[in-house]
Amino acid sequence: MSAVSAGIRFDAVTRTFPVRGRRGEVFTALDGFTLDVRPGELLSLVGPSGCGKSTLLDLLGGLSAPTSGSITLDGRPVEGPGLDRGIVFQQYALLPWRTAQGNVELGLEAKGLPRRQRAAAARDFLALVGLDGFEGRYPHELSGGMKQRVAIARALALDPEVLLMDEPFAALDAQTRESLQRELLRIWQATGKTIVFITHGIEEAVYLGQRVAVMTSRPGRIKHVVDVPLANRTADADIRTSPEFTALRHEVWALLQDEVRKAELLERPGRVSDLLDEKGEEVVGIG
Ligand SMILES: Nc1ncnc2c1ncn2[C@@H]1O[C@H](COP(=O)(O)OP(=O)(O)OP(=O)(O)O)[C@@H](O)[C@H]1O
Repeated sequence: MSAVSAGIRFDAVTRTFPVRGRRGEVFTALDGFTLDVRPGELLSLVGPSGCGKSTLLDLLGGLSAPTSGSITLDGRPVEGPGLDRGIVFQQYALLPWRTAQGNVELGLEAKGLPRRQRAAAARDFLALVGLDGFEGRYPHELSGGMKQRVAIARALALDPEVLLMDEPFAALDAQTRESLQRELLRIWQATGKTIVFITHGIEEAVYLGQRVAVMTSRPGRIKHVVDVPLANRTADADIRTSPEFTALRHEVWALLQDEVRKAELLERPGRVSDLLDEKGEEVVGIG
C-alpha cells in the first residue's frame, strides 16, 4: 500500500532572484547547495534566518525552479509540484468548513479514490496521528497541536515518497511541541518515509534528525552535516538531558553561531561591506 521512500539529491543548486527596480542585478539566495538525503532518513535542516531554507523547500516542492544545478528524487528531476512530495507548513492550512476527516480526504478526492476507500483511509491516518475519535471535529474545535496532526495526516494520506516539513511545530507551546516531536518519530518509524524537517530549534533538530544539516548564512549552502547517533529517542523520556545529546546540541549550536552572526551583519546595511567579503566571509575580526 505504501509508496517507497525516495532519496533526494540537491546538486549545486543556486537560486537567484531579480532585484526589483535594478535591472540586471540579482540577489543570490542559494549558492551551490549540495546535499544527499538518504531514502527513509529523517534529516533536520537548520540555518540562520534568511539563509534560504524556505526557498529550498519551494524548489523541492516544485513551486519554483533552480537558476542552476538540479534536484532529483531517486534520480528523477523535480520539474513541478507532485503527489510524490507532501508538504506540512507552520500554518496548518486546513479548510475551516471541512471536518478533520474532510480535510484528510481532500487530497484523496483529487487522487480519484472512491468515497468509501477515501473515508477508510482518512480514518486510518487520523488514527495514526493519534486523532481517533476526532474525525468529525472542525478546525476551530481543535487545538493547535491537533490541527497540525490533521495537517500531517493529510500529507501522509497521499502516500508521498518524501515529507517536507517547514517549521511545523514552531507555533505550538513547548509541551505540545515535545509531544508532537515524539509522535513524529513514531510516525516516521511506522511509515519509513524520507522526511526533511526545517527548524529554527537546535534541540528539535538534534532530537528528530538522524543527521542535522547546518546551512551557512546567505547565500545558503551546506556548512556541515552532523551525524546524530542517538538510540532509543522515544524510549528514553529524558534523552534531552543526556551527555551525548548535550554534546551534539552544542556542536550544532557552535556551527550555527558563526553563521547567525554573519546573517545579523548582512541585515545591518552600511557596516556589512566593511566586515564581510562578497561571499559573506569576515575580512576583519569582530566581536
Ligand atoms: N521571490 C523572492 N524574490 C526576492 N527575494 C526573495 C524571494 N524569496 C526569497 N527571497 C529572499 O531570499 C532570502 C532567503 O529567503 P528564505 O525565505 O528562503 O529564507 P529562510 O532561511 O527560510 O528564512 P527564515 O528562517 O527567516 O524563515 C531572503 O533574503 C529573502 O528575502
